[in-house]
Amino acid sequence: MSGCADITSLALLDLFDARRRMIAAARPICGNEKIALSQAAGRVLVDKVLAPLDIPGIDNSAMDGYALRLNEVCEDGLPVKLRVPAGAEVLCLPAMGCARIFTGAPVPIGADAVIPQERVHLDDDERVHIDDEFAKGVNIRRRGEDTCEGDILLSAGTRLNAAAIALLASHGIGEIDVLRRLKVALVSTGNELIEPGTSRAPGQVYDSNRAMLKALLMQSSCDVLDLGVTADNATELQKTFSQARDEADLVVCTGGISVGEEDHVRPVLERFGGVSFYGVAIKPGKPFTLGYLGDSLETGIPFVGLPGNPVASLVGWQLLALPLVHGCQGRIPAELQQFPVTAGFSRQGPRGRRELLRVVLDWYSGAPIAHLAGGQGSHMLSAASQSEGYLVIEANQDVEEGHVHLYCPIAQFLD
Ligand SMILES: Nc1nc2c(c(=O)[nH]1)N[C@H]1C(S)=C(S)[C@@H](COP(=O)(O)OP(=O)(O)OC[C@H]3O[C@@H](n4cnc5c(N)ncnc54)[C@H](O)[C@@H]3O)O[C@H]1N2
Ligand code: MOO
Repeated sequence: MSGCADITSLALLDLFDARRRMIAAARPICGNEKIALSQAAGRVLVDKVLAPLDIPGIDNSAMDGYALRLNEVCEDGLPVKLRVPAGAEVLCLPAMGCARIFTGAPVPIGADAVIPQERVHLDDDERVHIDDEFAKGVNIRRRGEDTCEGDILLSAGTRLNAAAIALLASHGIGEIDVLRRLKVALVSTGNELIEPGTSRAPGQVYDSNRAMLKALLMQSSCDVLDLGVTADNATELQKTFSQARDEADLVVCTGGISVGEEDHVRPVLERFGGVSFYGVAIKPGKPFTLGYLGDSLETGIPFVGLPGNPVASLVGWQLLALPLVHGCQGRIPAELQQFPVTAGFSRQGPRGRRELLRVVLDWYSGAPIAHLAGGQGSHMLSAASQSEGYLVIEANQDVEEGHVHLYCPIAQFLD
């Protein structure tokens, strides 16, 4: 028998307390590298970036049309005296004339408006007549109106998404200092586990958690140290954990974390480090564990113990492991995003834990209605693979069709 206390006899931690403890456990890793902007998607900025330039760099046109001085507009129309395509030099607008201009082209000095071509007509002498009233400055994008030299473009700890990369590129920045990748050791435990792509004997189970977690770690820009499958055996686990401790910044382990005598993760963890907390009041994901390898959580390597049941593993990763990963990556962990959504079904609620039902949203009536994405067992990946989010059912509450519950979109975990 394992010497660990039964999870059912322990007070389970509230989800939000557990998240706070995950965030508190994060220590940002040290070590930077300078990389090409083209390689920087998903990486985290070491320092804030100041704008080296004004953007736009010059006053330029927002429309294809005609640049002119509004106070020169008259019944006779204005002759076209210049043609200014994008990339042209900055010219001066001659008196009593206008410029044919194109989107992005420099507005000639003296012009105070750009009139879109569909709001003018040309007479037989090719003079431009304006069909409406226009205000000064219309359709002129002013120098520095987006960002001025010296402005903070992005702050330290920003994860570079496509828009952030475009912002840096727009300032001519071709290389950037980012934090090195977080190195995460990934371990599956279980005698029943085999590799996808091999043939399955009765009782064997394909290791889907490691495939899933590898994808999730890569999505989070981590460097994955894949330590494969370790048998349900304390000696083997001990060997794997000591390699993980020596080579990685963080350990993510799935399976073997529950209370049976075949579950060796916690006893081994307690011998080679310690358990910071065990058990969270969520369904699925109850046996989620935060521990460490080494002397303490402060000085050792954080250890995330995810349950073996695949959906429990996924939910534990998204709700609890991810804030720790983000903190170790130097990011500021985001609040959990939840908003009210109406349930389109009735169902008996969870006892003693918050339940995260895998749902899809139906938008046909205007406001979203949540429907179950399929079977809700923590071993059922089919619904998890279809679902767009979780309908969060408070402990000891039932779901009634038409009633409102909080909804937690999965898209927030992809950033
Ligand atoms: N007596 C109790 N039994 C269980 C409790 C409990 O409180 N008392 N908790 C249950 C809950 S909740 C969960 S979740 C599971 C978690 O168990 P473990 O983390 O110890 O996971 P295993 O026992 O190793 O495996 C559970 C299940 O998942 C399959 N599995 C494991 N690893 C993988 C993998 N890498 N890929 C795919 N599938 C995997 C495994 O074959 C089992 O079917 O414990 C309950 N039991
Ligand atoms: O909490 Mo377990 O994670 O229900 O399957």
